[in-house]
Amino acid sequence: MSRHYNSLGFSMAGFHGCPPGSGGVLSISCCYRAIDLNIDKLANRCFSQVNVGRACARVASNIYSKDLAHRQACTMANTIKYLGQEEAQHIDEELFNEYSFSVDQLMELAGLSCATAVSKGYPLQSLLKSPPRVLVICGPGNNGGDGLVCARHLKLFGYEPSVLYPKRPNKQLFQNLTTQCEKMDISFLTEMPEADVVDEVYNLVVDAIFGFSFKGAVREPFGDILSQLKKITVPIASVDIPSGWDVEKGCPDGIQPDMLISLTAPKKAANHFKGRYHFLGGRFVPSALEKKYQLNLPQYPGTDCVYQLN
Ligand SMILES: NC(=O)C1=CN([C@@H]2O[C@H](COP(=O)(O)OP(=O)(O)OC[C@H]3O[C@@H](n4cnc5c(N)ncnc54)[C@H](OP(=O)(O)O)[C@@H]3O)[C@@H](O)[C@H]2O)[C@@H](O)CC1
Ligand SMILES: [K+]
Repeated sequence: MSRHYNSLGFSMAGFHGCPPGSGGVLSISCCYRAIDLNIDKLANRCFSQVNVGRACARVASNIYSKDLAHRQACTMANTIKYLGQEEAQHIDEELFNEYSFSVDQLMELAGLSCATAVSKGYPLQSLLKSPPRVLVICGPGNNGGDGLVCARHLKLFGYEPSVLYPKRPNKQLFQNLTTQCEKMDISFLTEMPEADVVDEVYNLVVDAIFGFSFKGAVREPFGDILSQLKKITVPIASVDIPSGWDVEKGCPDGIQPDMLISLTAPKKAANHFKGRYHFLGGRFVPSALEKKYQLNLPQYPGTDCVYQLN
């Protein structure tokens, strides 16, 4: 029998056969066990029976992909490198200086990853409040820029984002991102709403306040904003690092996001993340750079721009 192995060495050729009279059911569990335990032995026993049909192959291969994705995610979460602050900054500089990316390019991909992760964790149909309002809070650095891009994509995905952008850098890039949002009817708030108002009006908050360049004690107006975020009950999705957390040590008393979208590679603070969803985004790392820093990034599925780590 000629065998065609996929990238994991699993024979797909054998999936044409299931035990006779099994109606597919037995063969599915047979194939599934073959996947989980001893692929060659069990699969051969299963496949040596007569050809029943391709449905079995499809179902078993679905089960296999889900199981595989889960196992890969578990393995990846253990081996992927968690970056310190300096290393994250070096990689950032190298992407711009050595690899000639522009900030706009990477920010667009980073923000798109964030909006995609949000739509996976909090699909429109799962939201409790209508319209599907999301509060996006943007800080003064590039993390804030990711937030503006994320807001724009969320709008395109059917959400109703509002942006709080209290400290705006005087740079063309951020002015452009702001204009793009305004032109897409994304409203800008003039002040941070109280925690109970956030809970009443919004389905979730995207935290794009600080990224990997955050240092020291939080300065205003962000201290007030973060203290409101500590009180809210709607989920927080943090971009790259939960804002206010030390980039390496985390912050036990800080905000506790439900989702973290690590960009490029997780930072050490992500070891302290206890929320439900940890996504990796920013699918733009050239393999030479990945090898140089031994990032051990997972294989993003298909054309996806995010990878769920847990
Ligand atoms: N290559 C990548 O991986 C990519 C990374 N990307 C993204 O960039 C992010 C890093 O961006 P970044 O370097 O601009 O830093 P970030 O943390 O957003 O802002 C720093 C500013 O915050 C402020 N500030 C600092 N400490 C403070 C404090 N205690 N209290 C109050 N304010 C404080 C201070 O501003 P200032 O007060 O000086 O005006 C400082 O300048 C990264 O996390 C990722 O999201 C993607 O866009 C693209 C690809
Ligand atoms: K953040």
